[in-house]
Amino acid sequence: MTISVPATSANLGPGFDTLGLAVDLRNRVEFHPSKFFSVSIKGEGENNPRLKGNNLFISIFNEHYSRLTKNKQNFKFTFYNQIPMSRGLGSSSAVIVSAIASAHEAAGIRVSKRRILNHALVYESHPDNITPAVMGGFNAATIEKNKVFSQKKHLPDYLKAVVVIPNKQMNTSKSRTVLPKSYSKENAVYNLSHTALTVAAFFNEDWEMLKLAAQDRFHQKARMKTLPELFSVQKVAYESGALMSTLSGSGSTFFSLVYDDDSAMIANRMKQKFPDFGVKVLDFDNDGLIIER
Ligand SMILES: Nc1ncnc2c1ncn2[C@@H]1O[C@H](COP(=O)(O)OP(=O)(O)OP(=O)(O)O)[C@@H](O)[C@H]1O
Ligand SMILES: N[C@@H](CCO)C(=O)O
Repeated sequence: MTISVPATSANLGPGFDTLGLAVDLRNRVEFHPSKFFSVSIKGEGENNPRLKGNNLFISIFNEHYSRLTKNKQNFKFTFYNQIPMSRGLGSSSAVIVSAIASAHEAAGIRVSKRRILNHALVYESHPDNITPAVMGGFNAATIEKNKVFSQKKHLPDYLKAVVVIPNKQMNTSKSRTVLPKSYSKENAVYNLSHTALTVAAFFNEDWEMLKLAAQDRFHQKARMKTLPELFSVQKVAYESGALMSTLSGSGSTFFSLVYDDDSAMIANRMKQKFPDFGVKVLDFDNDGLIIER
């Protein structure tokens, strides 16, 4: 069995803990029952000995597998990881979603994507990464009574993501500690109105509106100050024609949405200006979680 889940870019400027979209960079896991437990990792994390044992995937998988089957069974897992860890591209969401989906598949139980999403909320309390990880596309999401309610918009092929990935990791829980404890009414209204406009622009495909709409007063500045080159990344992105350019999740990656025709030029400019950072041009992903039986 093979399960794969895409990387995600959350917040998208003002939509803190609310908006996110999926990009075509996937973590894939293959597994089958085995006499002995084993983990093999290829790609991101392959040199990290901590991931060879009871990592986040394994603990969530075991929790769900034993809840569903009441059995103890060893599995051989092979992970093919493309999503860099703690860089704001939803690596934890991908792991959480794939572990829950894998446990259900291993137990022979078919569940809806919505059910998997609601289980994922137990491990990540904000829905902005887990929703596009499961559903694909652009999503606005909220939580009511421990359930995720969301709306999805397919993203067209003529748009691409240019992601600039610094070497520096930014752990999400640590990165949340630098945020203000409260916001003024003025700033709350600012983010509310800009989030509403961002959502409307995505659904109406008014891409030229995004630069204005995707401005934020809640989290980006405080986080970007911990890696000030990110201010220059955003400036170069906009000077080069990006339609929107925002801190991806809690950072450190910077996400730009661009027209396909501009993507190579913008990526090359980023590579020239920021030679120490990784730069990728990615398609958007409209599939989310994929289960291959
Ligand atoms: N491939 C993986 N295998 C096992 N655990 C992983 C893997 N990828 C990420 N994790 C776990 O998720 C943690 C990273 O989560 P964190 O929320 O800090 O980053 P992120 O999800 O990449 O960023 P963001 O939520 O801002 O998009 C890692 O420390 C590790 O515990
Ligand atoms: N909304 C989350 C995304 C990162 O997981 C945050 O900004 O902390």
